[in-house]
Amino acid sequence: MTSPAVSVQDLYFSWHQDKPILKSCSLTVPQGEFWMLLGANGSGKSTLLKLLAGLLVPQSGVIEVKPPVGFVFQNPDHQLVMPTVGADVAFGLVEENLSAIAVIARVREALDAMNLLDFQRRPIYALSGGQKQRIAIAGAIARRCEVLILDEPTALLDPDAQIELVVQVQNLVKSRGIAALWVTHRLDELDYCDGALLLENGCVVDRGEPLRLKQRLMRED
Ligand SMILES: Nc1ncnc2c1ncn2[C@@H]1O[C@H](COP(=O)(O)OP(=O)(O)OP(=O)(O)O)[C@@H](O)[C@H]1O
Repeated sequence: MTSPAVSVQDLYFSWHQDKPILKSCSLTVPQGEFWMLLGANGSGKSTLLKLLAGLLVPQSGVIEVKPPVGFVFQNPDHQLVMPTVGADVAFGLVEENLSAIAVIARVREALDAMNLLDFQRRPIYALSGGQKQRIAIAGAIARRCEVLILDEPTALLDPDAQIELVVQVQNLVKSRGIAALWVTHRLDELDYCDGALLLENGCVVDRGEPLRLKQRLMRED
C-alpha cells in the first residue's frame, strides 16, 4: 500500500495557553484522492489547514505532507498578487530557478489543465470569482503540487461556479494523481469527493464515505 499524501498524528495546537483548538487530532488523506474536511464554525478547520501547509507550527504531534503543497484561500484576492493571469501563475515559480522557456511551458500546462489557456494575458481584475479561484489552483499546478489544500474555495461563489470548481478539482485529482483536502460547509459538495473527515472538539470524530457523513450532518442540522 502506498503511504498517504497527508498524515497527521496526535496533533496539538493552541492559539492561547491551555485552550487547545486541536488536541489528539489524527487523520490521513490517501494519495490520488479528493477528501473534504467538515466541522462547525470555529472548530479549527482553517487552523488545521495552515498547520498542514507549514504556515503554523504545532506545539506537539507529527505532520507529514508530500511536498510541494499548494494552498487555495477562501478569497482569491488574498493570494493573486500580479497584474495578469500569466504573470501570477509564473510568480509562484520564482524560487525554482527555471529557465524562461521552462516557466512559459509550466504556465501554459497549468492554465490548460484549468481550461484557462485563453486567459493568459487577461488582467486579474477582469476575472470572475470562479476564474480567480481557478488561477489560484493553476498556480499550485504550475509548481507541480502533490497535495492541494483548499480552504472553503467556493464560499464566495454562486451555485454554478461552485459546482464547476468542485468538478474541476475532482478531475484534476484523478488526471494528475494528486491528493486534495477541501474545507466546506456546503454539503452538496460531498457528492464529488472520495472521502470526508469531521472535526469536532479539536479532533477528527468521523471519517470515511462522504454520503454517510452528509446524511449524518443533515440529520444533526
Ligand atoms: N490568528 C489567530 N489568533 C488567535 N486565535 C485565532 C487565530 N486564528 C483563528 N483563531 C481562533 O481559533 C479558533 C478556530 O478558528 P478556525 O478559523 O481555525 O476555525 P474554522 O473551523 O476554520 O471556522 P470557520 O468554519 O468559521 O471558518 C477560533 O476560535 C478562532 O477565533
